Amino acid sequence: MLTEAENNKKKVGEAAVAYVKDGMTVGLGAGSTVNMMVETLAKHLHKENIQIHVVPASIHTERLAKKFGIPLTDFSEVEQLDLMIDGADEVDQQFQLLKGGGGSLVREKIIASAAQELLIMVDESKLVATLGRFPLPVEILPFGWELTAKKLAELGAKPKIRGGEDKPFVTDNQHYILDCSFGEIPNPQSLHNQLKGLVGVVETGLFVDMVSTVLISSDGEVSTLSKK
Ligand SMILES: O=C[C@H](O)[C@H](O)[C@H](O)COP(=O)(O)O
Repeated sequence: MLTEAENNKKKVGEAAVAYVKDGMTVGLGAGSTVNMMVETLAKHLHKENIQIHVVPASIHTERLAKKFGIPLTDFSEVEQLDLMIDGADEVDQQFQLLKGGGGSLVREKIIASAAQELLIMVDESKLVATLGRFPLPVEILPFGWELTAKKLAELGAKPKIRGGEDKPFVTDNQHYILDCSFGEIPNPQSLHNQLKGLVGVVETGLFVDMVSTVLISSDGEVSTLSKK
């Protein structure tokens, strides 16, 4: 028996796989919504007799795709993707995203930047007027992380090392993540630019002007918001 949250993830995943067509190269993000969607995608491919190739954004997503027999590819073979399907931690009214709660923001952003369309799956609770309720994940180099955290604090954040100082969480890229509460982020592009200007910052979880379509689940029903 699925919980309400799981059912919402299942339904939005079912809606997302309908965007996958024969011959596509598809990026798959990371996180619990994507995890649930991978099996649905495998069933969709089988049922519709569709052949695709997938670029996964995390080692975990890669393992899941392999488990369900979904063919993989990478940037040694493709330059452009038709579609990227991913989750998000927050979506604002301008379709700007805050991502990285699952720790895969760098690879997700690389894949999304190579995709013609980024399709985001969320439940209603992730829609916000302004980004920033969820602490912003910032991927950083482990070397000198304490100094990078101080620089982020000088920019107004309250940075916390993910996993704790004794055993920091390590990303698939062998980096650390600072979860940074900035309060409201009215101008995501400007904050992103400031953070990227700091030595030691690899990437931020702000995905600005990348999304065209957001699928939103609520009470098991899915609605679609598309950017004009
Ligand atoms: O790094 C992880 C990703 O950005 C996820 O897409 C995001 O955290 C949403 O994850 P979930 O589907 O588990 O809420």
